[in-house]
Amino acid sequence: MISLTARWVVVDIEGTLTPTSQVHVTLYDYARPRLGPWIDEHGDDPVVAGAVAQIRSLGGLSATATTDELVAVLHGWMDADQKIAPLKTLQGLIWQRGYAIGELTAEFFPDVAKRLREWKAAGLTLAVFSSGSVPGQIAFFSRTTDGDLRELFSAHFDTVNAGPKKEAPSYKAITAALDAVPSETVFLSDVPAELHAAAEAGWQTVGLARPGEPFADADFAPHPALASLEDVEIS
Ligand SMILES: CSCCC(=O)C(=O)COP(=O)(O)O
Ligand SMILES: [Mg+2]
Repeated sequence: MISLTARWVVVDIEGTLTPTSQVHVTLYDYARPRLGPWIDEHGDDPVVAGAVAQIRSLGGLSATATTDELVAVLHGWMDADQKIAPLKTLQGLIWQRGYAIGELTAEFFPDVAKRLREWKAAGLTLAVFSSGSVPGQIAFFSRTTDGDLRELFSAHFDTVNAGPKKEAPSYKAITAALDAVPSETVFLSDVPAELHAAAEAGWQTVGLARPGEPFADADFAPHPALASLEDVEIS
């Protein structure tokens, strides 16, 4: 058990709130066959057109690259779990639709919804910082096995509006956006390198070393590491 004093709580999603399999199996498998059709059907959407331009550039493709070639690059990034912005943008749009039409429902670790509700009720300001795109995050919290959790969060951050999760300036950007005090802000994540970056920005940090998750046996030092949000008291 750890007891902290803070006013702002920023949470990671994968491995912290939800099992990694929820993202890497459920959500990635949902997105995989829909990427090509989405690019073909929404090519006029400026967000999709921008993502396609970025995929061409980052994937070393020509301006005449086919949808199949674009999809092959996207699948390669997913197979390597490379959380690259245009991939996360397209995934987010596909997931947004999946939650809206009831084909997807987010599932959390059993301790999560109760703890987040308690922190919100205690007057803490909650925000999310995840590699998942902001629209994807909001859709994710809209339809969960614990109900619609969107009202819990005052702000959402991703690698586009904040920056890379393993770099301190991203946490400084979030501090500014929240009008927060670094020493009164806590970041909870399952990835030690993300906690190092948050600490470098002056934040308090808590590692989630959940049994069976990829980083369960990682070296979290100097950050405290716990197996459940039940073990984290914030007032
Ligand atoms: C609908 S949110 C999906 C989360 C996601 O796509 C992702 O990559 C999660 O990464 P995180 O930074 O939360 O570990
Ligand atoms: Mg994570």
